[in-house]
Amino acid sequence: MQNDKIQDHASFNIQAVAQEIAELTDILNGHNYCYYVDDAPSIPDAEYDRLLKQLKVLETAHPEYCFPDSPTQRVGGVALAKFDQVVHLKPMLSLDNVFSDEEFEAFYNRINDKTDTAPTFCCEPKLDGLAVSILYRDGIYERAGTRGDGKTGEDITENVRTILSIPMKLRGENFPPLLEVRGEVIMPKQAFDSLNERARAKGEKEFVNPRNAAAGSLRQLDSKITASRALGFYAYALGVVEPETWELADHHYDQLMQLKSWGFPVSAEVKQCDSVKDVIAYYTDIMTRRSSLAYEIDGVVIKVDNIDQQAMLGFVAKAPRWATAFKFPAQEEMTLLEGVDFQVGRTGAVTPVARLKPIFVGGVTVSNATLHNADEIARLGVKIKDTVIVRRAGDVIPQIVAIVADKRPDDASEIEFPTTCPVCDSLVERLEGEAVARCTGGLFCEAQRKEAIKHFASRKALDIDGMGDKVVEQLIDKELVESPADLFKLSASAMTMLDRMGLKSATNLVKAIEVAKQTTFSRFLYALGIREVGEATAANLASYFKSLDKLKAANAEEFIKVDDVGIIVAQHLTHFFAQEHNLAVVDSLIQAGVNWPAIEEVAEESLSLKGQTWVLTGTLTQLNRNDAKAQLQALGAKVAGSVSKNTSCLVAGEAAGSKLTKAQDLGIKILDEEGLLAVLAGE
Ligand SMILES: NC(=O)c1ccc[n+]([C@@H]2O[C@H](COP(=O)([O-])OP(=O)(O)OC[C@H]3O[C@@H](n4cnc5c(N)ncnc54)[C@H](O)[C@@H]3O)[C@@H](O)[C@H]2O)c1
Ligand SMILES: [Zn+2]
Repeated sequence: MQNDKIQDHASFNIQAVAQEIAELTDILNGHNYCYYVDDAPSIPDAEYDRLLKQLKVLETAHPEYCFPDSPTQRVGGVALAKFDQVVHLKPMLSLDNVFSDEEFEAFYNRINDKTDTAPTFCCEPKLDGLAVSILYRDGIYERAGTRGDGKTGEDITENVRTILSIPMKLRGENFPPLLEVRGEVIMPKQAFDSLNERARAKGEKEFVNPRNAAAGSLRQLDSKITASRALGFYAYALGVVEPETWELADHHYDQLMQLKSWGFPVSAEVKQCDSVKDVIAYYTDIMTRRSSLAYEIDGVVIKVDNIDQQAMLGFVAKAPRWATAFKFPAQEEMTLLEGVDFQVGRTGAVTPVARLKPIFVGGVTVSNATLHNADEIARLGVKIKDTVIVRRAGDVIPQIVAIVADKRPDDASEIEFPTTCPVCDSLVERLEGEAVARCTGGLFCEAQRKEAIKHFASRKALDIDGMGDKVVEQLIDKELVESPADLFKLSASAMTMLDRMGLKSATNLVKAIEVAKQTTFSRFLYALGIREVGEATAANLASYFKSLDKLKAANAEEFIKVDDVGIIVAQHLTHFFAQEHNLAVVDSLIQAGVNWPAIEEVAEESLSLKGQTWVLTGTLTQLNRNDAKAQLQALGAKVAGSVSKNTSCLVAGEAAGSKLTKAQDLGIKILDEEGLLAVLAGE
């Protein structure tokens, strides 16, 4: 009875194992299809590798349940029927993997046990592209094929012809009458980025990574498409050579150098290493330089250098015994998106940030990743509770690169953008044609406070002497200032609380603040930090409206009448003045004593420089450039940035350069600073 039970239990277990093997085989073959046929992986490689390892372990314990179509037994990939087929003269295999120093040492020991003399190695970057076989007869390019299932690949002769670094005719001497070269077709990172940029602009599907982009570009029926894709190639092995007696170098490294002499690109990172220690140093060195390489690599390949030893070691199911891929830690992993938080940046940009189930990727634990903006969310098609692929490469901040579509639960929910600022509750607006949503709180929004006050005090705004970024940051951190009006209430003794601020400098700063109260209307408008209202627009607004009350009462229609103000800026202005709390900030500034000389109502016609275009160049010593500009504008002139035949007058300060020469060439009137001062004084 007791025995029966154990028997039952055991057979139940065996059944469960058989079923698990069947399931894993199915799942992995499904992923293989997406990866090798569609060039669009459905899960990160790390996840694929884990599932494959799981299957290997089960198959090793129960070889009787291993399916003939198991991904452990076959080289991944198939040759698509839409291409002509090439039958490889010698199978194209895969590589076994190691993931740690210990695993590499185990690989070394396995080999060392079998060889008479200690093996030495040829180490190469593991290029992340796709393998191709290229045939040359009498030194002339004849045919190229993909790896396919290892035995049969796709005929991509015409496509490979478009890759400029692949020779159509061999150089040098001593190449065999029949030569098969094997290597990797890759897409350099830069080409990949611009390809995806173009795809994004056209609303087309982007490639997930350079490997898939290279594969997708090469496996095209129309070779013109391939030609447009900037692919690269590196040779990494000899294939078939005929006659077989042809004399070749007896070490793999030297064979690579032979390939190089015949005109093939060979990676400059290829290196011979004699010991485990050297190999590990090579691996570590390349890993630290990984992000600065022009192409993507996912590890290094370590090959026994001596060709005789290679032959003696031979092959296992689908890979040579004499080589292994020493892989880098994964840069892509998958995890759950648990929620989305919205952060308000210093310029009011509202950024969605994904809250992730913590995941170890690219050497760190990642628990959130930016989703950038609504467009990015739409592009990814991501929802809350989706399983997402997170990528962290080098020092680059973690990114969500894709979702795993078939892992979406029924209760996944849309990501909703907030309509009001999570920090200050002001309206969030997203203007048409803009990707970014922004808090309209401006001066009022705590998240924007430091930037807003730095801007308020800056040279072109209220120009508070001595109120640098560091001072502003401390004033806010120490809660001495909340809104710009608070600046005018600061006492010298309070300011001595700041770092490196003695009583003397504090007193000077208080004086500077007092002086800054006297400003101009246009500086005041600029200081408010209304979006896209730069100093020129502020000056135009000031001379158009002349008084704050009139400006506050204006609507978009009226704003548009002002020079340089378009629909967008008009919207920013109306939004700004529609918010009660912004009006409160403006009022409190006026109450604090900020003032400016009234702009007289001058009949437009009587402006002395009406209709003229002036250009300022060189260094002015008595006036600052912005004030000069504002004063010229107040007299009705337009102030332009470059000299043309329409320029009325050029003001050339000290060390004026090309603009001065141009004005001289065009015979345009030129004034020095004294001359300008005279004009401004009405002389
Ligand atoms: N995400 C997925 O769904 C999915 C599915 C299938 C496979 N994969 C990934 O693909 C990989 C397995 O694919 P594989 O069997 O083609 O093996 P592989 O890509 O890991 O290794 C073999 C290949 O390495 C390439 N290679 C690059 N540099 C080389 C060099 N210097 N010398 C020799 N070969 C070099 C060759 O193209 C060769 O075919 C794994 O990383 C796996 O995670 C992922
Ligand atoms: Zn806000």
